Amino acid sequence: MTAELIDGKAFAAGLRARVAAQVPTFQAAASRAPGLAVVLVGEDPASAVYVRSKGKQTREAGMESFEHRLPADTGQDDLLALVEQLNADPAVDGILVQLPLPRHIDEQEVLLRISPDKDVDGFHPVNAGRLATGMEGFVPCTPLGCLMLLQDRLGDLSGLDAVVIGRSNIVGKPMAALLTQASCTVTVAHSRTRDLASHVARADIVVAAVGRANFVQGDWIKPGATVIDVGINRVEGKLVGDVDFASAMRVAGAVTPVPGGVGPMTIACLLRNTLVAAHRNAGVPLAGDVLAGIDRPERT
Ligand SMILES: Nc1nc2c(c(=O)[nH]1)N[C@@H](CN(C=O)c1ccc(C(=O)N[C@@H](CCC(=O)O)C(=O)O)cc1)CN2
Ligand SMILES: [Mg+2]
Repeated sequence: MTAELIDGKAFAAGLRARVAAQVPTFQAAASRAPGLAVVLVGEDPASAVYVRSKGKQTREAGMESFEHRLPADTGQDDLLALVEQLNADPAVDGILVQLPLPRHIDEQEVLLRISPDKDVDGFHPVNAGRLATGMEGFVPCTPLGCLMLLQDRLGDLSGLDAVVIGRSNIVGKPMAALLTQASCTVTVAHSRTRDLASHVARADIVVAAVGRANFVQGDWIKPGATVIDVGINRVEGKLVGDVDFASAMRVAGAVTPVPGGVGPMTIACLLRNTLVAAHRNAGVPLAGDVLAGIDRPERT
């Protein structure tokens, strides 16, 4: 058996096109374009690439991109002052501080300072709480992208067994919340989980977000399962995921490749969240299917 490849790159391109198609309607109603501010502190090469892509894709969608590149030795107070300035700027609908931040910066204090209504990354505890309680908010981009790929492939997820491997605030925890709201039976596994293979073996959906190259083995996977690989690991100059791709492809029903799977969905969902933020901040109702009910999940 050979699994299907889930083409996240193509899905992300389609989502970006749907977002871009809504921008002129917003612009006509609000007399301005949606605006996204991205803040990069320091020179981490991977972060610089992601921030460049965010700016480019924001502009290609017809939105305004405000890019702030600060030196690596920027002080906590200067960064907080910039966040406050962006919170107050009516042209800015979404604010994103690229992670990781340099070690001398208190990341939590910075994320707490972003207005929850402009928090298009969905990292503010207010948005985490909104997601956990089924209230309208912002959902972190990577798990949101994973959910979209899963719903596109499987349709209704209700009743399916899902295992999320990893419990980070950015991926694992929000992913588990989204799958719970989609009525999956969710197991959150992590570094202390005993007999991980037995949990994976029961799962119809496997989301791997552990940050360990080629960690999840094909012979753990239930035949036909859908495998979402969030990992981006550099091994000998090559990008590999958290799933051992070759062995997973022999057992699973579908697998996201690395690169070209989940990664491109992150920025596409960021543009989607920015469009949603713009409509909410300007009080303009959003038509069309970009919302897809994800920010207003059913409470059961
Ligand atoms: N403030 C944030 N910081 C970080 C986030 C985030 O969502 N918000 N996520 C990651 C980095 N990231 C976006 O910021 C990101 C990661 C990967 C990709 C992507 O398209 N990956 C490609 C491969 C790219 C490559 O060659 O390196 C793929 O998987 O196909 C986009 C965005 C951490 N920080
Ligand atoms: Mg972990």
